[in-house]
Amino acid sequence: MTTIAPETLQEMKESKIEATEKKPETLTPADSDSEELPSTIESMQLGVWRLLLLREPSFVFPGASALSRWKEIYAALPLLRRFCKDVSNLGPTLVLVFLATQVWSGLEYAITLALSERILQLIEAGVTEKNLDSEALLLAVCYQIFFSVVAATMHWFTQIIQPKLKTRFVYYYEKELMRARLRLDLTTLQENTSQSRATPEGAWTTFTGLIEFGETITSLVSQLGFVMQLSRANSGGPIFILLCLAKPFFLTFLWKSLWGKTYVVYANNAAYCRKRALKDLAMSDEYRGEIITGNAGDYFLKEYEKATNQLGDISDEYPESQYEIKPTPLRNIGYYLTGILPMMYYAVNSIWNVSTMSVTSIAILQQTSQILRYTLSRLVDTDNSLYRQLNSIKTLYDAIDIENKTEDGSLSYFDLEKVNYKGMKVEFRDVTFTYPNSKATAPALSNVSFTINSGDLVVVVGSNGSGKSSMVKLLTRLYDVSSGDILVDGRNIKEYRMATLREVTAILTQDHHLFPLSVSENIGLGDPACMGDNEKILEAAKLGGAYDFVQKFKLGFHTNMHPVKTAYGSSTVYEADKEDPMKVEFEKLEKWTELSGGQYQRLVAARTFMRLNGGGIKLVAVDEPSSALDPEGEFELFQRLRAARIGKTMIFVTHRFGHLTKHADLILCMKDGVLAEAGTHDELINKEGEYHKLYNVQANAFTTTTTTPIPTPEVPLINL
Ligand SMILES: Nc1ncnc2c1ncn2[C@@H]1O[C@H](COP(=O)(O)OP(=O)(O)OP(=O)(O)O)[C@@H](O)[C@H]1O
Repeated sequence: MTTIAPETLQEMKESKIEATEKKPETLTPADSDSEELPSTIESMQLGVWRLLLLREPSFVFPGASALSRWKEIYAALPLLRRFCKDVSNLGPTLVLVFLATQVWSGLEYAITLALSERILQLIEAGVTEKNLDSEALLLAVCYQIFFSVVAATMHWFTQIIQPKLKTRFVYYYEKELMRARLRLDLTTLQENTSQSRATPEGAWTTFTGLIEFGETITSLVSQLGFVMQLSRANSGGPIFILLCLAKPFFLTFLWKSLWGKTYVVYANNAAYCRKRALKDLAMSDEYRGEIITGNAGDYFLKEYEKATNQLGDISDEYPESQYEIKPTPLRNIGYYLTGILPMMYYAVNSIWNVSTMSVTSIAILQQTSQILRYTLSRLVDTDNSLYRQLNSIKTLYDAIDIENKTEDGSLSYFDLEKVNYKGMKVEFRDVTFTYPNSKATAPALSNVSFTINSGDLVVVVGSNGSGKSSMVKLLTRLYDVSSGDILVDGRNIKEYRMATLREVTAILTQDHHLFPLSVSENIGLGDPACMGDNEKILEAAKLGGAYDFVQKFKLGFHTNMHPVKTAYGSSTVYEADKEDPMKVEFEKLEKWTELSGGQYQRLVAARTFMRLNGGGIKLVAVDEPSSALDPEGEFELFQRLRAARIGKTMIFVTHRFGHLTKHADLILCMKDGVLAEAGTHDELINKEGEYHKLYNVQANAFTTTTTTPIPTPEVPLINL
């Protein structure tokens, strides 16, 4: 039994009193609201939401946004050229046909209108002048039929070609992004955001966005051409065009919406946030256990009611729709009136100019005005997004061309003048290391110096966060030192080509993961060259302690524990009872094989044994890989690792070092990023310092037999 020292009790008492006296620190939404915003951002309250909106000039001509950014657009042109070249390489014919369909799509409206106008004119002339030109009408109808067949065929082509092109496009960029990602070091990955923003689907959206821009321009030019030609024959062409523009202009400049704007929205209403938290916790399965055992259901319901009452009529409607609501109907009236302007113009015009007006022309112009309005609105939208498209091309190629921050060396480990048969020699010389982007005030390692001789077995001990794992990360060049040097076999670690260094290093850490692949691949990847060697895989599985439980899986070593989830069903399947046959089938699909934490670690260990058995390993670094293993499993794992020791330097980072330290040639004892002590077990025990303390804590856990009763705490229990 353990006893609590009186000093500890006093500390507990003081900390409890302090805790009751301290005012609870809360971050209310008001705290963040009251922070001053930069002048480029405006804020407004929409129901329960606070909207932060990037200010934009209040009046911009269509196309002006592109012009104002011409510099950036000009700078992006080489990338645009590269993008076009890459896309055309996916299949020049396919791309050309796709482009042709899009140009056609841009011309389609104008041609439809022209053909309809021709037929209606001929009919109108026939009716009013009683002299129908039937030959011309027949020809016009034939044109119309021919055009319809071509249009239908073009649409069919688009349906066939687009998915093909998209598949090639997405696979190409997916592969390029994967290639870039797979060669990326951790420092670059953590510092770079374009990597996560660039996606092949996003690239496709960019491509279709650019095509749409071209298509809209084609549409606009052809429709304007048609209207000009039509209205020249009638009166008031330019005025008519201006009136057609009224509605899109109104929509763009007076109909404020959040579409295409840069904004952030968050709920700053405390009652609403509480209501949502209470709803989420009641509806989620995650908290069921605590709610049932804590008998907390009624409390949550009452609190929910309280929050709802407090909220009253304050709207939680999407801020995007709240933003569009105005206090008066004036804007809606303006919207409707600008829509009928072209028609009103012709109505008024016909009073003075009856003879020059053709009913057909009016009808066609009316139809054209609507199409033109639609095209203009699209142009305004695509113009705004054009800059974004160019930007996303930049993001895409930034991600593909990304350079690693960690510079590779040129020396092959295998070209060393003297190959070290006993194992790798490692020296840390005054190493200080801070993680890139770290918010910590102190470095993870400070002025650490030590030497590990070839073939040594080293145990690294120390409390949580003392820098043990960081040392291993530096050794594998996942990161580079901030200052100081690491020497490997007498040469600076940075001189070596990383790939060759990693070839002779085997790492087993607490961070290792299983891949969504078969068990045999997961083990075989320890030595990819021997992936097909089943005997080696089985041997590694046995050494890692995974063989027995894998054998019990239905598919044994072929089991994919985490298959990619692709299955989904109609809503009726999700809503169905558990016994529903379709639901039963659905649940069976792509089911993950659950592993215990220890089984997981055994599989990861098997991968390391696969690597060790591959030969040529000079350094083994084992970082706390056994936290979930039972004591026997852990003991066996370390035994087997030690058995593979010949010709290798071995570094063990562990909290449970009792059975290891007696085999250690060197123990490094870390404390707060500093090497507190270094030496053998006996030396450090005799020193009676940090290691002695840590060792005793472990030893006492098993040997303390005192039956001294725990004294009653002096701290009074606080009634809450
Ligand atoms: N990826 C990271 N980014 C920023 N800081 C980190 C990162 N990993 C670790 N640290 C910080 O570096 C310090 C040393 O961490 P490290 O993981 O090396 O300690 P450790 O001794 O291995 O701890 P443990 O025994 O808990 O595994 C800690 O303060 C930790 O918060």
